[in-house]
Amino acid sequence: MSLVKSKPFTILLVEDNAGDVEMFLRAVEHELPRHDAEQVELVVAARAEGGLKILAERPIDLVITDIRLPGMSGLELLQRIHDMNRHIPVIMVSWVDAVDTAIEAVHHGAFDYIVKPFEKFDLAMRIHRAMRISEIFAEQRGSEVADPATLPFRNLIGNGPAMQKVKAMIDTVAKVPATTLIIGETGTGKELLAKAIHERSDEADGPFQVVDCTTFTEGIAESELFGHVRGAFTGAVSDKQGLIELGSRGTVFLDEIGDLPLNLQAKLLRVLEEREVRAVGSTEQRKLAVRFVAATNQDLAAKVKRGEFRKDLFFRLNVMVIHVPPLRERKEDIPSLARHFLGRYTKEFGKPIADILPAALTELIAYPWPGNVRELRNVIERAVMLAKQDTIDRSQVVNLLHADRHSSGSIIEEHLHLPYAKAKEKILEEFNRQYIQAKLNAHKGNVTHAASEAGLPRPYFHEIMRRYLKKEGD
Ligand SMILES: Nc1ncnc2c1ncn2[C@@H]1O[C@H](COP(=O)(O)OP(=O)(O)OP(=O)(O)O)[C@@H](O)[C@H]1O
Repeated sequence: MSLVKSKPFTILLVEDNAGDVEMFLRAVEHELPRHDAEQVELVVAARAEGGLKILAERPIDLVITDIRLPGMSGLELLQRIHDMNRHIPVIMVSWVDAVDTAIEAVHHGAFDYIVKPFEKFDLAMRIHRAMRISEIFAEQRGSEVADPATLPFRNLIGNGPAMQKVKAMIDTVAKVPATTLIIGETGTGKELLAKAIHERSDEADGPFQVVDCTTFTEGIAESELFGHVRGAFTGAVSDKQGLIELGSRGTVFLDEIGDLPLNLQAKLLRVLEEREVRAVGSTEQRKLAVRFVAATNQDLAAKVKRGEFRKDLFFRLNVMVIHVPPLRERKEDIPSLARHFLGRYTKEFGKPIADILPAALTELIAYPWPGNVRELRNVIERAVMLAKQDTIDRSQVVNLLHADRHSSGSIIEEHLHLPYAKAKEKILEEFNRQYIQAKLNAHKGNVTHAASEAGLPRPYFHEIMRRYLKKEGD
């Protein structure tokens, strides 16, 4: 898909304050990344009435309007624009004291809002996202196909308002050939969401290739990602496809994109923009048909400001964004998730456990879940494993939620029936799982802080997480 347009992208700015107009001009001129041939034109009107006149006379791709204007207000203008053409994205601008009105406007169909006083980076980021999204949807409208009947979300449990929003976003992004960024704390289900996007997209019949960006150090990593040709370096005895090409005609899931080393970020950006990949040691650029979904639990904008993440890659990724709220902010999903995992583990362990008692559910709902859905899954798994009755009751749940306070004697007793080697393996596994979970809990799921307190490099900590907190077949 080429996003390069021959006609300029035209932004209508409705703003009566000359200083703010100047600020916009500077942000657009100096901060906004754009394709080589792309031109951005800014048309300014001081009043809503003037803005409407311009809209009637010429094509406008994006409107940015102050909420407070002399004469017709920004909100009325939003309404009038939507009456004319509901596809034009409108960004509302307000002072902090009017931010409620701006949020209200978003509920009524505004695309986004910006709060004064502006920060150049934030301003450019929001304008850029609106530009790219309006292009993506314009292209999609050009080749509109009948909407397929909505598939049910088989594996994605939770139907509260937050998850419904997430599911609606999944359906939106799956229909357009754009890179998606999923942002959420560890264990919120980002990989599961990425799979759901893949399954609902045109690439569903192709592979779903996971690329764990925490495992790349500079150097050899480039060939792992992009492949190499025979003789490219010592040990390259034959041509080898990279992880990205292995996702051809399917989806490449870039997990923990925030951890990708800077040199690879530059190369990945080229791949995302050119849709071509060049193997190490090769001069040939190979065309690539791949959907990219990236995920992070880090604040990428903050990383950009610290010089740890490339601004151009951030802008490129920060277009189709899905925020997955932490489990503590969608507690309404806890009962259905808990029962889902109960079903899974009773089958796996062959134990006929009928239900989780209401008092036990109350405990589960009250707990803050710093490890999110993954931690809930692990608690239910252990509850089923240890259960001696046909229901899970409150005391079992309370014990498990505070497992880190258990004496080490009990864990040994639990495994005494096993031969030495097996018992050691199981206890070590349990230690790793509890240790990592407790460290994550203590840092509200922040992997960087948890790893630092554990005295482990972040990639190594992450590797232990993958091994002991994640499971095969997830
Ligand atoms: N909504 C959900 N319904 C069912 N299972 C879920 C849901 N969300 C997460 N899970 C399960 O929780 C576990 C963790 O999910 P996943 O690995 O997708 O999280 P993540 O956000 O990618 O984590 P990390 O940031 O640590 O890589 C998996 O077992 C996944 O199947």
